[in-house]
Amino acid sequence: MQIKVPASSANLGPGFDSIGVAISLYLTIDVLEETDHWVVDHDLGDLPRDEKNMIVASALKIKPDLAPRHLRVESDIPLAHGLGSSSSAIVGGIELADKLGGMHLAPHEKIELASQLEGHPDNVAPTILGSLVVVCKVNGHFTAVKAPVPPFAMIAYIPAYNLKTSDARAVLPKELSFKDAVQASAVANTAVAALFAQDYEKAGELMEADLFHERYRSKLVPELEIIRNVGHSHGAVATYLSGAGPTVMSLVDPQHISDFIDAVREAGLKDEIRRLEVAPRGAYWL
Ligand SMILES: Nc1ncnc2c1ncn2[C@@H]1O[C@H](COP(=O)(O)OP(=O)(O)OP(=O)(O)O)[C@@H](O)[C@H]1O
Ligand SMILES: N[C@@H](CCO)C(=O)O
Repeated sequence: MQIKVPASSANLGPGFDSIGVAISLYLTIDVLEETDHWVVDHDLGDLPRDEKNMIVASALKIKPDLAPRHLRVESDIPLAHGLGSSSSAIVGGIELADKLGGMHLAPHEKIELASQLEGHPDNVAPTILGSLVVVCKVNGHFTAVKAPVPPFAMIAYIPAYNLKTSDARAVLPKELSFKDAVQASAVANTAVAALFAQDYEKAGELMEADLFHERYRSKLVPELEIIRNVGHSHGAVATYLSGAGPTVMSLVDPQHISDFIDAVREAGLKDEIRRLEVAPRGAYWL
């Protein structure tokens, strides 16, 4: 048995903590034989290989009596790079608990549990549902709505340095004034309306007009402004900080991908560039 869990890219500009999109990088968990203690084989550096591994720890938080297994984990999601690796690990754990523990969780229950473990729902909701998702918590419950899939390539510029989510959240202000909060939400609301109307010219402009987080984080990720400027003249409809960064994501018209990537290189940016797509399907079993 195998679980495939997509990565995710959160925020899309002004959708801070409330919009995310599943993308075509995967965490793959092979569920092998029952054992007397949890064993996690992987090639992901220092991550734990026992029940402290985030996948297993997440499963045990929601199903403490789950029988131990041997797991083999592979992942092409870079850690601490704003591509939702922790959310994918948590969702993988929830899938384990759900299937092996016979829980029969509905998607909204998985979102609720995963959001509690992750702290915010914008990565876990698309990782569970697939595609582009807008999500919020009201009266203790999460409501998630899937948006149309934008018809663009997702081009990820992945800087070599790590940026922990906790460090990228530490630079955010503790409070926004009422006036600033109203303006920031107005931008976000109109961006969401444009995404649902599939008016990507307006959506792109508004995705680049975030007032919640990017202006505070851009000093941590100087590549954001450089790539955004390149995108304006080389076929990107929008460029934003993916999750907490440092990955910078651009939505690019498929016919302009090579031109866009060449221009990013000409701007002197030498780190990894991945051509990704929206993953239409959330976590699933094979
Ligand atoms: N496959 C995995 N197995 C176990 N733990 C993992 C796995 N993937 C990620 N993690 C844990 O998640 C941590 C990274 O979480 P962090 O929130 O800093 O970054 P991210 O989820 O990659 O980025 P973002 O939330 O900005 O999209 C890793 O240091 C590790 O502890
Ligand atoms: N919305 C979150 C995503 C990272 O987990 C942030 O930007 O901090």
